[in-house]
Amino acid sequence: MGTFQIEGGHALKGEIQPQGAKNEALQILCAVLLTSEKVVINNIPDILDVNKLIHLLKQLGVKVEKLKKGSYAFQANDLDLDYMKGEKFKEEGSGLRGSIMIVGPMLGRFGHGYIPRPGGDKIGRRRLDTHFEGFIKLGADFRYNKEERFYGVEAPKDGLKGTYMLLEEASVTGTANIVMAAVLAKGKTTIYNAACEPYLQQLCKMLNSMGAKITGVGSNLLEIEGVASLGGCTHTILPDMIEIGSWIGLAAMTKSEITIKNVGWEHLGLIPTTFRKLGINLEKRGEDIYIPAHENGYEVQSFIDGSIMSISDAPWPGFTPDLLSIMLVVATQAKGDVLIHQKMFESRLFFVDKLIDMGAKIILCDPHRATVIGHNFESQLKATTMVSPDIRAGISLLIAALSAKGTSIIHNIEQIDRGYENIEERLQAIGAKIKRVA
Ligand SMILES: CC(=O)N[C@H]1[C@@H](OP(=O)(O)OP(=O)(O)OC[C@H]2O[C@@H](n3ccc(=O)[nH]c3=O)[C@H](O)[C@@H]2O)O[C@H](CO)[C@@H](O)[C@@H]1O
Ligand SMILES: C=C(OP(=O)(O)O)C(=O)O
Repeated sequence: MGTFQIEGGHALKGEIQPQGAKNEALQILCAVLLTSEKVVINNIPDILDVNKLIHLLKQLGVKVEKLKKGSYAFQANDLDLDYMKGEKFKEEGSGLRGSIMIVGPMLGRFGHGYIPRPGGDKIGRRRLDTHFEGFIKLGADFRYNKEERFYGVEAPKDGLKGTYMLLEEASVTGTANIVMAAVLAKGKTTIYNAACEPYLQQLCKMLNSMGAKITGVGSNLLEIEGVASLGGCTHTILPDMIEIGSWIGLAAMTKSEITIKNVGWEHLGLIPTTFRKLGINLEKRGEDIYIPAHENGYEVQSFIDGSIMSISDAPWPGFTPDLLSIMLVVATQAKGDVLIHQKMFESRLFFVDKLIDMGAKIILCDPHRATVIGHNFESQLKATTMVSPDIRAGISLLIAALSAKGTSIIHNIEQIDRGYENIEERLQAIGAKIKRVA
């Protein structure tokens, strides 16, 4: 179990470059399985989950060549299809959530695929029904091994057939999986209530550049005209909007002047607006976000009718659930009160007990809702020892520790390493006193 030691209470200053988006990378990497031709991907983040997925692709027989930092060439022209049925795939695949998106392209291209027991954050129930219902609609036969929680899908002899489907949930990985199967199905597939995060827009853009015929990209109604095969392409991953949001929160809470470089404003959706609701001042400077030092703190806005501010998640283009833990920690020092409502996940707010230990005023109303009574910097959080339960709680605790008085310890930082590249060095470069001690 890795550990960070953090000496808090220091303002940071400087520029930070966001890494490539984790959740986009996980989809894009799986899409290389759809063609026997070479695919070049740029801006791949060097993080635990992505490296585990690249390892899985290699085990499957994909040729992987590093071109330079963040750029790789992949070629899936000689795959070991039996690997997917073996023990190793079950074991290694269950180390991350992203491995569940191997099945869609394999089903589309080879007619069968398997899903290991999915990993990723333990943040509540994370059903896969949408994925399977989509595959079944395309004509696949679904098998589930209950003891081993191992799932398999098989296309009929004459291949998958395009159809109309209305998804029960706008599942992010579910939509990606179904799209990757449908691009090689016969005929037209219509997916309504499709997820439409920038991750998916990027996936569809990449697939179209490989020869797929997808329209409706960016909306919740995708139309896919199946093609017989796909070719190679070059794709560049967008900056990670969740990392960008994390750095905005970090800047505000530590009263730091930070510029986040090349953020890709047009893909940030409601993220800047939602931070502004907490009173955080951020400026668009070209493609950068400039956050001035909030010497006088930040004041929560109220709704037009004067009622208490609430921040909740919703499927895109709503506010992403992956930034709610960060909003919550930032709210602990705001002037004013905020209700944080995590609608999607049922176990993502439990980390607030650590913040309460540090002196934050939070009432956990139920597993989905927490009311935060802001300190307005009149009382600093106190350092403590904590364990990171999931990736976004982990980064939130790290932000809390950097703002707190004294030296904090955070254990289980592998959770943070899942999604944040080389975090201690990048934070040290802007003045943070953070050390990896185990
Ligand atoms: C690897 C990856 O890309 N992971 C992301 C992906 O996970 P993932 O694709 O696993 O998440 P899903 O979109 O399937 O669903 C997330 C949760 O939200 C619920 N749900 C989903 C859609 C909906 O319309 N209503 C609803 O309540 C689901 O029941 C589930 O509990 O999307 C999540 C939701 O943005 C993010 O937190 C994860 O970071
Ligand atoms: C929940 C997340 O990741 P994963 O789906 O990989 O567990 C996240 O990135 O916030």
